[in-house]
Amino acid sequence: MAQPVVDAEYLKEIERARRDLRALISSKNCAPIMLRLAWHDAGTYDKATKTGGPNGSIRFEEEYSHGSNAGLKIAIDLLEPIKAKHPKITYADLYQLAGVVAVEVTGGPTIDFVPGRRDSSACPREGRLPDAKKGSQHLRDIFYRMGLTDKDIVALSGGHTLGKAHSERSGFEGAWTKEPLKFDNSYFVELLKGESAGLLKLPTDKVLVEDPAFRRYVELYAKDEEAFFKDYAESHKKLSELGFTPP
Ligand code: HEM
Ligand SMILES: N=NC(=O)c1ccncc1
Repeated sequence: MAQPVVDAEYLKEIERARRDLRALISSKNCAPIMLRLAWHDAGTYDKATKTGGPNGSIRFEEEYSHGSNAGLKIAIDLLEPIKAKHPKITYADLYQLAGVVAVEVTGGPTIDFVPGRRDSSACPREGRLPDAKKGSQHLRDIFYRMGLTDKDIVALSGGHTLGKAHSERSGFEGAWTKEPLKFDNSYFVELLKGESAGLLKLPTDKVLVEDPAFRRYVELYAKDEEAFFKDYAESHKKLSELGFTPP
């Protein structure tokens, strides 16, 4: 699909949609699944082939039916009325805007959002997102393929400050933090505590404290929420713009 023309009208439409997204996400308490949708649309990017990435392709059954995307049709369906109200906005931009608003309305950092992503109907094959049961080499393989770094891996994993796992979707169950609708650094505080009754730690969460190169960021973010917010905002913007050259 063609890249949208980001003129004054498009920018106004983005701000109208941002307001609608704030209302939807606040009223439905759906910030976690909206953040997961934005990350799953963007996280398929392959820098070597310049394929995948934040292009709206997750809206197709071919992609949202992947095992790793279980449950995300809920978010896709919740966004359809906003897409219908703002038809000029691409799905690619809408999904990334929803992710940015989800972080903002739950108390997280403001993330710079540059519109202009084009939609694609090319769905990547399953397997580009990380497998929660694997270790640090797998995490690096997946995120380095996107063009991201160790710091990005740890900062972005902080997205698990929101929401929970659902056994019927991923086989895992439970929240990572005591306040799953509050975007803060508690994910890192809990990681350093070790096992906490009732809180989830995926195998891939655990490697963030076992691998020394990751651990240094976990320790920083656990003690300095502002440092986490600054790095998270930078990494989230990078993720949301993989393969996208702002006009
Ligand atoms: C580092 C590798 C990652 C792995 C292996 C991973 C794995 C998972 C798994 C297994 C779930 C549970 C899904 C379910 O049962 O509903 C989940 C949920 C979630 N993930 Fe990740 N994730 C990773 C990175 C990220 C990133 C980078 C973000 C966002 C910046 C993110 C945001 C979320 C959110 C918000 C939820 C909760 C969704 C809800 O409450 O419905 N994750 N993740
Ligand atoms: N945030 N990541 C996920 O939700 C996920 C990633 C890979 N497999 C299942 C779920």
